[in-house]
Amino acid sequence: MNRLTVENLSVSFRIPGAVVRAVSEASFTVRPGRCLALVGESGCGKSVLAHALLGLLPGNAEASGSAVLSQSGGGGDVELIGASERTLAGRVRGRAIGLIPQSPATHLTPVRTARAQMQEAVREMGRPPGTADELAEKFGLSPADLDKYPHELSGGMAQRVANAMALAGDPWLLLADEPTTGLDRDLVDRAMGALRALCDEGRAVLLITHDLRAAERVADDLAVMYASRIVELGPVREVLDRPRHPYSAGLVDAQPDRAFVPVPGMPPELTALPDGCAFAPRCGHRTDACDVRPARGGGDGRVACHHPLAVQDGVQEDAKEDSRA
Ligand SMILES: Nc1ncnc2c1ncn2[C@@H]1O[C@H](COP(=O)(O)OP(=O)(O)OP(=O)(O)O)[C@@H](O)[C@H]1O
Ligand code: NI
Repeated sequence: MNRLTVENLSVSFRIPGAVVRAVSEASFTVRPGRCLALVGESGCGKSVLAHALLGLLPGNAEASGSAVLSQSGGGGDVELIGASERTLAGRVRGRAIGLIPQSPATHLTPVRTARAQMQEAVREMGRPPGTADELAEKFGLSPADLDKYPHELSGGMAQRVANAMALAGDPWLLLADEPTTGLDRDLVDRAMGALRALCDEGRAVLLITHDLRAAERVADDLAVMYASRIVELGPVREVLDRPRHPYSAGLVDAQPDRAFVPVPGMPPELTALPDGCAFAPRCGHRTDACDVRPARGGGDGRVACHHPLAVQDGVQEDAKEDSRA
């Protein structure tokens, strides 16, 4: 079966006089039929992680670790980190991994109709011309819609064109980085429904968002990222209902439909990450142990914390035990 396995993926940027640690030792897998949502505050490294997978990092970036696309059915295995542009362009982008862009309207070329752009995308992927019509139909786009120029499309329509184009090369994995930026609630819900449908037809989805409600709607698994690191990863209901990392708990509590209380303080600069837990300065459970960086442990490999919140008889308590760091 197809699978994306990311292990200890780190990305840093060299800038004058400093190093930005944008992604630290990320590990997760994405499988067909499942949606993994990666959530976290602005600037925590979500997009950089996505760009690393697509080989789209700028020249001042350095990536280490591994991200392997294991592919049955002739695709073969591909190590994405350090892959050549030839491999990435010829075998990965659009073919194995489809990209659902952040703002479809601006992603489309303004001077050509939706049809022309869809047909070109299909042609580039070496698929029969009729594929464009099939994809249009799949996403409920009429021939009249396809005759429109991007500025004539509504936000929802542009979204559907973008989804259709992402499928031009029939990728088994879809990567959506903030696909609902600027959309109202109704359109967000519809876009999430479309993503879920893609999952249910057997594609894998990696959704990047800071919209916890959207993640809840579509994802099977949730990875919570804080200051470049995935601090908690687990089934979406477990993470949202029984968060074990104090930051995840804070993020959940910050939601309008929950306590609506923001986590006090600010995240650290990624140029000056502490040796220990990056959340410790904001954490109400801090102990001396937190000066040592916690690996993801907590018994089930789910949470990177020296004193994960425990669930006992439905009540969360401070477990006061070190994770298997
Ligand atoms: N080319 C670059 N050179 C130096 N630093 C960079 C570069 N690109 C990104 N960064 C830094 O990497 C960090 C992570 O950025 P990233 O775009 O991944 O955040 P994000 O989690 O996607 O945020 P948002 O939710 O706002 O999209 C930020 O501190 C950003 O300033
Ligand atoms: Ni981003």
